[in-house]
Amino acid sequence: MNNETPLLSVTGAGHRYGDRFGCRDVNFDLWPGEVLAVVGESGSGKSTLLGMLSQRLTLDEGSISYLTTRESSAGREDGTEFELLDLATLSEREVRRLWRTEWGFVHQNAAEGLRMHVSAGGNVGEPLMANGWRNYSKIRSEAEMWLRRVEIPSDRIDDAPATFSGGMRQRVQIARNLVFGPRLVFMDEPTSGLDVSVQARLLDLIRQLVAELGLAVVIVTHDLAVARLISHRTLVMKDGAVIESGLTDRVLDDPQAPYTQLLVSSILQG
Ligand SMILES: Nc1ncnc2c1ncn2[C@@H]1O[C@H](COP(=O)(O)OP(=O)(O)OP(=O)(O)O)[C@@H](O)[C@H]1O
Repeated sequence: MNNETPLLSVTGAGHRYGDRFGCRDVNFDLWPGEVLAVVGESGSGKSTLLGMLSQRLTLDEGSISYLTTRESSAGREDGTEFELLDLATLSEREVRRLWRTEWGFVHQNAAEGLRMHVSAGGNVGEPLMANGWRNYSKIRSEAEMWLRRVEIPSDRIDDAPATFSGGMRQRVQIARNLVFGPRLVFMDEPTSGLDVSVQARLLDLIRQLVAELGLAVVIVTHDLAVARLISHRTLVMKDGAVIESGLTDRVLDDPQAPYTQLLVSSILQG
């Protein structure tokens, strides 16, 4: 079932603000290990879509299913079984389980994703504790390993993100979101607001980690270069609707919708 069923399957999904839709009629499948970029101008519905997928906003029409894994109590040799969840019907407890064990969220603003006055090591160790890790020295060494992996100097482990640069904060946020081994990570403009050179290094790091860990990612960006660099497929949004989707290279090299052509050509000229 796991090889034939997408991790996330979105059908006719929409979210309404009052009597207006923030996004509507969104359809796509996301497979394990696949990176999907959601691009479009400001107000096109990217954040609404991400909010809806990640259960922060209600699903007001359509459906979203997610293929969860559970430790098997009996039966299968690899100890894992798969179950298709209808996200609209999940209990709060089940949603919390997904956030603790299978889903990560990297925010544009690190302050939303980190505890700014807790040490970097503490920020990365917390999700392990939430997953039942109790041995302090093991938690610390795992956190240290992850901070090294995201290129935080080892002498900064006991410092709080409040004292870090923007790029370092994002790297700690990434470590905090990957340390527990999620399968699906949502990213909301993770590199915007940083200097261009810092952005490039961070993107490289994200790309490397995502490939190494085989993560599925939905990344929202207004920057087509970000989509080009890290995504396999791209959805282009305008006025709350998906107006084009396909393999990223195809969408960016041979855009079919006039709006995508405009977006691509404005980058080339810009
Ligand atoms: N809380 C809200 N209440 C009412 N309307 C909203 C709200 N949030 C967003 N919208 C509307 O929904 C539409 C999509 O907005 P959304 O924020 O998803 O776009 P976006 O592509 O993420 O834009 P940006 O890149 O600026 O974040 C817009 O018309 C916006 O005005």
